[in-house]
Amino acid sequence: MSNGSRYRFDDLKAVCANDWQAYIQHDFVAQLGDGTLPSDCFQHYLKQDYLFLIHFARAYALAAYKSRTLAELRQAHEGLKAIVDLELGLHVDYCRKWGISEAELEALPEARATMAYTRYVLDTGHRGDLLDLHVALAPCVIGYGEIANWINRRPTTVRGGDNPFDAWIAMYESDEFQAAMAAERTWVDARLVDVTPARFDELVTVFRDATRLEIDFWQMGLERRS
Ligand SMILES: Cc1ncc(C[n+]2csc(CCO)c2C)c(N)n1
Repeated sequence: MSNGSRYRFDDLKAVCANDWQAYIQHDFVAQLGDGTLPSDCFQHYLKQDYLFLIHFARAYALAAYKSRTLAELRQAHEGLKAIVDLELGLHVDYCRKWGISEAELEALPEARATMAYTRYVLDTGHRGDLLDLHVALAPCVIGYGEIANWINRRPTTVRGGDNPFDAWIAMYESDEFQAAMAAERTWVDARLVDVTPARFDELVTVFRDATRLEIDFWQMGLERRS
């Protein structure tokens, strides 16, 4: 793209199209949609996702620290509140339904893929600005909404009581979640409008790295890797 171009979130996806597709259409996701994912793979994923969410909450706290305006501070605060007051509680309840107690969650050893991804996001936020941090978070926030929509478009997907993972899909297809995804996309779109090509290239690196780390997170679940 030439100088003076107005970049958008979709340009990040387009430049990283292969990695993005490998993330959204990962075997873990396909098997989850088909209801054929081995339950121990899903349980391993759920446990590591608890640790992921805790670090993700810290990333919103870092976004608060990196804020320059009241609007940015409020946005970070809302994200932190959503995870700490709502999503982590739901996650603990959901884990219990899968036979994973809160005590087990609290004592979990962290898998390397969890460490790599979460610390990458935090480091990117520390050394960069709020846009770097949001681009590092975008595969998570925007990707999971796309994943739910991709699952719903597949002919082999099973919904309802015959799919043990139906509640997981329902969470990410929900209007509330899709609205959060759209809001994040709008925020990133607005910030990308006036970045230079050199800055865009830096952000592409962050987006690609984070997308690859999401792929590794799925693979960790599939291989039950520690
Ligand atoms: C590895 C991994 N990546 C993304 C998500 C999805 N997710 C986690 S927090 C959040 C933002 C909403 O507050 C979203 C979409 C996940 N659960 N685990």
